[in-house]
Parts: sequence; structure tokens; C-alpha cells
Amino acid sequence: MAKYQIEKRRHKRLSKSFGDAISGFWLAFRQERNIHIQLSAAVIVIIFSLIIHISRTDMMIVIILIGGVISLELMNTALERVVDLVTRERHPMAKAAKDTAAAAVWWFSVIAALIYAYIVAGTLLLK
Ligand SMILES: Nc1ncnc2c1ncn2[C@@H]1O[C@H](COP(=O)(O)OP(=O)(O)OP(=O)(O)O)[C@@H](O)[C@H]1O
Repeated sequence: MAKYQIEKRRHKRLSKSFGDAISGFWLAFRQERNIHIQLSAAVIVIIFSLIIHISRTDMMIVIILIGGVISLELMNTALERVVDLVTRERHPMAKAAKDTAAAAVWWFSVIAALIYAYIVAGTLLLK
């Protein structure tokens, strides 16, 4: 059995894990324009949702959707970095990996936009 399976895995401190996650977020924030766009859209969506008084449950759904889009974008960024680490040359597999990860963000964003449109329409029509 491999050594790493037998030895008890040493866990790093929780504060170090948080620190690493926050530094990963800032790194992606500095390097990825898409994250700027998504965070700006999130602020606009939250402000607009407050203005039209969507229900608390709908607001929770909106926050989950925003979190999903940002999380997927961060995973997309991570995958881009790994692909670039593996090869800087043009390769169809590199393209497939990056484009598929981008498609994951795209799919979730489209679904999120449709759900938000439904929430907004439902809220405004009920008034
Ligand atoms: N090594 C490669 N081989 C082949 N095609 C690649 C390679 N690297 C990138 N591409 C193509 O170029 C596109 C953009 O790749 P890049 O790494 O610049 O990401 P990006 O512009 O930051 O993308 P995103 O807007 O999704 O964050 C990829 O989706 C892929 O189609």
C-alpha cells in the first residue's frame, strides 16, 4: 500500500487553509477579467433585488446562484492554470479542457440568468 495511505495525513491549521483560499481568490481576481464582470453583475443584481423587494427565499436562491457562478469561474481559472502548467504549446486536449471548463461556467450562468428573470418577473407581476 502506498505510503501516503498508511500514514496519518497531517492537516494544516484551519486559519492557514482560509488564508490560502483568500489568497487564491485575490490571485484570480487580479488576473481574470470575468471575475470582475461577475462580481459587478452580482452587486447590481443584489441592489436591484432589494429595490424590487424580492422575497427572502428568492434572495437566498439568488445568493446561491451568485456563489455558484463565482465558484465555477474560480474552478475554471484553476483548470486554466493547470493546463498552462502542463503545456504552453497549442494542443487539442488543452483546448478541450479549457473550453469544457468555460462551458461549465457558461451553462450555470445561463441557468442562473433564466432563474433570476423568473424571480424578477414573478415578483413584479405579484405587485
Ligand atoms: N494550450 C492551448 N492549446 C490549444 N488551445 C488553447 C490553449 N490555451 C488556450 N487555448 C484556447 O484559447 C482559449 C482562451 O484560453 P486562455 O488560457 O487565454 O483563457 P482565457 O482567455 O483566460 O479564458 P476565459 O475567458 O474562459 O477565462 C481557450 O478556451 C482555448 O480555446
